[in-house]
Amino acid sequence: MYQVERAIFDLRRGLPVLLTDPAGDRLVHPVEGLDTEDMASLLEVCGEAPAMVVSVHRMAALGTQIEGEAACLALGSRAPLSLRALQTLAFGTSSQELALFADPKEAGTADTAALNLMRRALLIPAALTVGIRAGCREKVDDFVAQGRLLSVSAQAAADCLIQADGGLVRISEARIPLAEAEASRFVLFRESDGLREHLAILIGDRKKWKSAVPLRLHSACLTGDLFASLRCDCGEQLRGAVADIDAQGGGILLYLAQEGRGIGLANKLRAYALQDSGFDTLDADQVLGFGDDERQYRVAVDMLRALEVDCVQMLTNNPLKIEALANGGIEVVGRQGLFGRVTTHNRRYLHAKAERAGHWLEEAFENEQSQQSG
Ligand SMILES: Nc1nc2c(ncn2[C@@H]2O[C@H](COP(=O)(O)OP(=O)(O)OP(=O)(O)O)[C@@H](O)[C@H]2O)c(=O)[nH]1
Ligand SMILES: [Zn+2]
Repeated sequence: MYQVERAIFDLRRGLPVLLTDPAGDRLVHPVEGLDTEDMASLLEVCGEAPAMVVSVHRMAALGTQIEGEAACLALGSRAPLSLRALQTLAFGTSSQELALFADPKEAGTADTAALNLMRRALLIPAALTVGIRAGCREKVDDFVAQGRLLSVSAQAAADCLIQADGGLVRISEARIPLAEAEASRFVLFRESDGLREHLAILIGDRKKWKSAVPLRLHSACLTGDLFASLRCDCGEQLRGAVADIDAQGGGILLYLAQEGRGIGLANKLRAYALQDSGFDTLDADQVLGFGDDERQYRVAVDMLRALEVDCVQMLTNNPLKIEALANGGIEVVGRQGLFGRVTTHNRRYLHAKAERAGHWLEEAFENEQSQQSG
């Protein structure tokens, strides 16, 4: 996986990567950060029609349902390409470009690889990809030999999401007294590829924990957790969970590096901007090419195993979290809801979670009504 990790860094820096594949090597560049110069150099080596890889979610936002995870769009067959057209196709809110510029075809291994690399790199999941013209092969190989271009096996890159959260390493720990739970200990875990770190906050005296350990899985939300953003309920849930766990005699809060339901902070801010123009929280993510919820909870299961916990009582309103732990072999014996305040800024977000993602939030809205009438 070493080359894959390096590829992720190159892509995040706005550099292209060569994906090697028996079906034909492809040069790949994220659409995010692409400029006219990058585009011209890629098209110069291009042997056949260039293509763009987008996700099934982006295709749905463009009004086309497809099977599988990725779609390969053959570009430029009907009209000349422009950077603006590529960007509109990748993350714009008008779907006209699809009809103008692109013919969808089935995605191959290199296409899936390109898409998975973008997602793991927390970039918008859309990439410009080109096959290499015979006359340019030598130049591309020279670039690889000189270390100016990174070459990665498409198969290894395609697998980067599956392997991403295996092999957690317990790195360091310390006692951190918290305002809501003085006897707290932070344990930091790092994913084996070094890209993400997650925290387990152990609250209270472990010897006194109930046999079904009170557990909160909390996905990072910088805006809510740290700055008390009113757009969501995360900050209040976080502090409320620490206090609740402490009041129940102790337990665990796993603070997971899954900002923005797994799409990353940069994309969450983009999604917020889209919400301000009328999209709800799920549709905004779809415009950017993401699914309703991109989080994977294997990392949480691995942390619980490392902490020797296999039976829990969860603090959550999210049915997916319970399902994911149960599928990972953790016994979930009960659930307790956890609510922040409903505000004018977060009401629409909470409604979308309840109505479209099946979160149990009735009590939050009951509290809102009683506060209003009281
Ligand atoms: N993409 C996106 N992410 C958001 C938005 N608002 C909040 N988030 C993220 O959603 C996640 C919320 O995580 P959690 O607090 O674990 O909440 P949850 O999935 O609602 O589940 P419970 O709180 O356990 O009921 C965090 O990663 C936030 O950064 C939004 O509008 N768009
Ligand atoms: Zn939040």
